[in-house]
Amino acid sequence: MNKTQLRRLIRQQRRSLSAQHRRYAANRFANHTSRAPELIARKHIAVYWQNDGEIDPALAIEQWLAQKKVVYLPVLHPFKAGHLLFVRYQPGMVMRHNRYGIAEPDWRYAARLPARFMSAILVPLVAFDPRGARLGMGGGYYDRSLAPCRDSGRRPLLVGCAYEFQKLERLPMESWDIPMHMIVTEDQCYRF
Ligand SMILES: Nc1nc2c(c(=O)[nH]1)N(C=O)[C@@H](CNc1ccc(C(=O)N[C@@H](CCC(=O)O)C(=O)O)cc1)CN2
Ligand SMILES: Nc1ncnc2c1ncn2[C@@H]1O[C@H](COP(=O)(O)OP(=O)(O)OP(=O)(O)O)[C@@H](O)[C@H]1O
Repeated sequence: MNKTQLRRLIRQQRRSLSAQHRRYAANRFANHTSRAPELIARKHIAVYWQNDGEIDPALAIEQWLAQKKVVYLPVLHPFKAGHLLFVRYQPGMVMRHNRYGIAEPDWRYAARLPARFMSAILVPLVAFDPRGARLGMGGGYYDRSLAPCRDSGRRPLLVGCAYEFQKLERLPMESWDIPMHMIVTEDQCYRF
């Protein structure tokens, strides 16, 4: 199966999970992220707004806000095609839908920072493998935006987020893929 076919299959399976399993998984996911020692001292956390059946980090976001962490969401870069900016999220703020229909904060009205200024980035993914390889939606947005973090000394902690069923035996690794430090699912935290 090629990457396109693999994406289609997993995305379809992800959208068809039951509401009950989604709730269960979102709860467990929030427990893992709030307990992971690697995340406790990190203040500036980029995460994502659930889309296309992804594991929902909304509960985790609530917990971080209650702990006075600063939460950011990805926004398609207004000038640099194919790149992301991270914009500060606060509950109740006006959100807009980007060209893929994903809600994002309006970058004109909130603090915005490139990836390297985050202390941790929770990265959505379509599939992962036990080596920490990640397959995304195929736009290359995260690969491009995280590339400057790869060799920098103060790189943010990169945490992939997925349902357990998204773990595959082995994914092809491309030269531009940025390996994750951790992957969190409803079942466990994988560390690489
Ligand atoms: N929740 C969430 N937000 C995110 C991402 C993500 O994976 N999840 N992204 C991670 O990169 C960025 C958006 N990247 C995306 C890349 C492709 C498609 C997509 O649905 N492509 C369609 C066809 C493309 C089109 O309509 O032009 C498809 O594959 O069917 C969606 C988002 C930024 N925000
Ligand atoms: N650092 C980079 N600079 C320029 N192009 C890149 C970079 N990283 C990835 N790309 C391009 O992005 C495209 C998508 O890559 P790939 O199929 O690996 O996506 P993906 O892992 O699903 O991405 P993502 O989740 O980041 O959207 C590829 O065509 C690749 O050439």
